[in-house]
Amino acid sequence: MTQRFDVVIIGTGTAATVAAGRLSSAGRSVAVVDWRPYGGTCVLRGCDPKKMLLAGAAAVDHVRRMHGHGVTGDSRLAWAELMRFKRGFTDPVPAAREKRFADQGVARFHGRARFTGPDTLDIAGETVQAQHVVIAVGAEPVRLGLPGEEHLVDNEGFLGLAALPARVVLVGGGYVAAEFSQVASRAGAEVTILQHGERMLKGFDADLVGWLMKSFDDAGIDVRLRSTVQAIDKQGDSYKVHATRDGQAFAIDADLVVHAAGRAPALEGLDLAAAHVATERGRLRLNEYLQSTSNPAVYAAGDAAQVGPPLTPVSSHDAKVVAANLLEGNHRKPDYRGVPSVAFTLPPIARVGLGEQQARDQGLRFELHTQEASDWFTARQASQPVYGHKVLVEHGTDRILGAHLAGPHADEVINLFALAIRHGLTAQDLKDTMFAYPTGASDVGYML
Ligand SMILES: Cc1cc2nc3c(=O)[nH]c(=O)nc-3n(C[C@H](O)[C@H](O)[C@H](O)COP(=O)(O)OP(=O)(O)OC[C@H]3O[C@@H](n4cnc5c(N)ncnc54)[C@H](O)[C@@H]3O)c2cc1C
Ligand SMILES: NC(=O)c1ccc[n+]([C@@H]2O[C@H](COP(=O)([O-])OP(=O)(O)OC[C@H]3O[C@@H](n4cnc5c(N)ncnc54)[C@H](O)[C@@H]3O)[C@@H](O)[C@H]2O)c1
Repeated sequence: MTQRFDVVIIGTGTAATVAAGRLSSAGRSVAVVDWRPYGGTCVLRGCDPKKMLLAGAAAVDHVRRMHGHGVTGDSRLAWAELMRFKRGFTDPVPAAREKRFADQGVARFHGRARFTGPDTLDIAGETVQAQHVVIAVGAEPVRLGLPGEEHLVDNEGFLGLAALPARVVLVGGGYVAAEFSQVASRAGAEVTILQHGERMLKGFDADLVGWLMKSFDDAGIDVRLRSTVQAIDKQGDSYKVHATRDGQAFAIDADLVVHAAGRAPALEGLDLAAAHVATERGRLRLNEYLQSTSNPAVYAAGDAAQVGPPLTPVSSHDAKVVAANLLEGNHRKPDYRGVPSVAFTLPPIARVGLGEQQARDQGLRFELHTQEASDWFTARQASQPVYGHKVLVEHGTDRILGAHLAGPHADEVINLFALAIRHGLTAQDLKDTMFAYPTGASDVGYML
């Protein structure tokens, strides 16, 4: 028997949850479906569990930095206990999420959703039909096409490790490699990053990344740039990772090899062709209202849409846009001005708005306020050798075009610049604001 709804949402992550809440409270009949435990990437396999592990790593890091400044004694991570700490947060999520949907009157399906027609889906043998379908399936690690790729452990595997092996290799040099390497090294593993680009964290300011690399050195993380992984061989209980650098082959022995080489929309298996949902190079073709250009019954949000950067606040924003368009007809477009992004390294690095080169490419005229500021009080008080910023302020308008921070509190202070960019506050507005002292924010005036 076919079950019918106003809207079926594929996924139960951030995008799906926000959309389901808005649509059900407006009186629409809504169903959600997931083949994994309910909750999605951020809460179960991404942002939050990673931050739980980083809490331990940051504590160890801080104690070590304070050696010789009044703090003595060794500190180390007890991996199994840290994992229990993490699970204390993540384990209850699926049931709580399911209850939240139930309380909202949202129907729940478990299984892989697959289109069988423009507005129909098969879910584990059941047929579900809807006026509209929202694709909120998130992203999955990209296939690398390497021999031995099956030996790679993904973010879910790393964040669920019962024990941390002695030698860890991360393939890739973006967010995942930067963050996981910080955790693994503070937990005592020998860590190597194989990054095929010229530098780590290519989405962040190059000068600030340069300053940040000192913290990788200090943590003993072996960062190999311009290094492309070619194959992974299993040898008993361990692995040999074969790579090339500038045409030269080399190999590294590892007990764990982690996929940190990027993620792409999880569209495989949806049978989009059956619903006439067009794609282009692995991405959905969407109009400015996040609606499929080829099937008006279908919308998408979050990492599955990847119109904005694949980050949790963007998934939530997209979901609000899609819900508004479903409820009142197409009228709302996503607005990605001032989306901040943080890589939670130790210390963190953050960005919002335009990069220096982007601003130059757009022909904008701006004043560049930049300083390596490891001698400032904020850095010295935390015994943190990495601290610096780059802020772009437009000539004439005094608008903040972009802000780039590395060091203590960068993950929080970036939000003040996000607020300024999104709401058109000027550099003078920020300077005129009294921030509590001494906090990370109290440096903002000196960054302008
Ligand atoms: C390790 C890691 C750390 C991260 N840290 C941060 C961070 O600190 N800050 C930040 O902003 N972002 C972070 N991100 C990114 C963030 O997690 C994502 O942008 C966000 O979770 C995407 O939410 P979503 O709702 O679009 O998709 P998801 O949360 O991925 O939800 C998609 C859901 O759809 C389900 N699904 C997929 N296909 C099907 C199908 N065919 N049928 C049924 N169900 C299906 C999946 O099982 C999944 O539960 C991180 C990502 C990773 C991997
Ligand atoms: N703090 C956060 O907000 C956060 C944290 C983790 C993940 N995320 C999200 O998840 C997404 C995926 O993160 P990610 O770190 O996997 O991807 P990424 O896109 O940030 O970085 C992937 C890196 O891997 C490199 N690479 C690709 N193939 C390679 C190969 N064969 N050998 C060596 N290097 C290779 C690329 O040059 C790139 O620098 C991000 O785009 C981000 O949106 C966000």
